[in-house]
Amino acid sequence: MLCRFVDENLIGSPDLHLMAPDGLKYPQPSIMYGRTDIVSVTPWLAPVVWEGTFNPVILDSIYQKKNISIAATVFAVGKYIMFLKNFLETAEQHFFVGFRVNVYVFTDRPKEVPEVKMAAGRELIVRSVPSSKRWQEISARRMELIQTLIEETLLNNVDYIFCLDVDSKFHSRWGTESLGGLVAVIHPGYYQDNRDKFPYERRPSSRAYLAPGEGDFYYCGGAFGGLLMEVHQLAKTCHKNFEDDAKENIEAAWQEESHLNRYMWTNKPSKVLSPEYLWQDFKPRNPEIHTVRFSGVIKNYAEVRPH
Ligand SMILES: CC(=O)N[C@H]1[C@@H](OP(=O)(O)OP(=O)(O)OC[C@H]2O[C@@H](n3ccc(=O)[nH]c3=O)[C@H](O)[C@@H]2O)O[C@H](CO)[C@H](O)[C@@H]1O
Ligand SMILES: [Mn+2]
Repeated sequence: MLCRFVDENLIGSPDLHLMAPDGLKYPQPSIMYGRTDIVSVTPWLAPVVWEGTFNPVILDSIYQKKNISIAATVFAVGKYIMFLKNFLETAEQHFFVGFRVNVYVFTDRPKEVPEVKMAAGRELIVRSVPSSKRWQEISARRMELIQTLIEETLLNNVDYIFCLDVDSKFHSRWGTESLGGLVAVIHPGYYQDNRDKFPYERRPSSRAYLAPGEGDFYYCGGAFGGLLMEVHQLAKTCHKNFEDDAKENIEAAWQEESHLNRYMWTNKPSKVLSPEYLWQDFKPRNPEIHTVRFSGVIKNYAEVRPH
């Protein structure tokens, strides 16, 4: 048995030493043939995950052996509670099925959290947060709450975390192929555009500032994740920069999404998820999108956001 020679610490570490079980059979991989309509690696050699670039059977068997556990955070403040049922029900069908998952719901309406039947090893945890008058504030406060959740609750309990928008639902698999150190999702609205069209924060006085000629991709604020300590670093930095900006009366163009994009410019994601991982229901599906895994539902902003 080869495994006798592998250090236990190596196997125990979620992102190191990918060990497949004996006897697994699957189609032969190729470095010659594959998808040619998309790019599946960044210039710093991080994979870009698209349908057809990975084998879920291999990946699941590797991570099953490691017995990983995953936390997901979702905020449902004010009327956004209406999106929660659909989000949770579809997560049960598609999000890390067969793995240990804890979903943390942050809401000001804990009594309205729907009853959703969760599979064994999966749990729903509700956290109360105050309501807010400005939607910008709700969206921006997420980084702070994620930071504290990691520090106070998740440390030593969880391997990976994903932070997701609630006004969305799963349509097909989102699983172990998405795991990595720091994981960013390409925003569906800008991936065909020149970087000068990206809605980065353009005022040098903001800590989210990106200059012309800077920025790799436009990543979305509605989904990101990775290893616990990587996401902690991200959340802590974005929260601090947001607060320091606020003291100087500046709010970045797209709040924490702008700070996240600034962070990812310096701290390159080790895995990038294609727009399959956050599409938008109002957008017709482009030909390179073979499967929509998670997408934002159509909503009437005037109806759901506080004014
Ligand atoms: C696809 C994507 O990346 N969307 C981003 C985008 O548009 P969105 O238009 O998708 O933002 P949004 O209205 O969904 O707000 C972001 C999230 O904040 C929470 N929320 C918001 C308002 C509210 O009253 N109650 C509540 O709970 C909820 O979890 C929601 O999903 O711009 C926002 C601006 O900051 C965030 O960066 C979003 O992540
Ligand atoms: Mn959203």
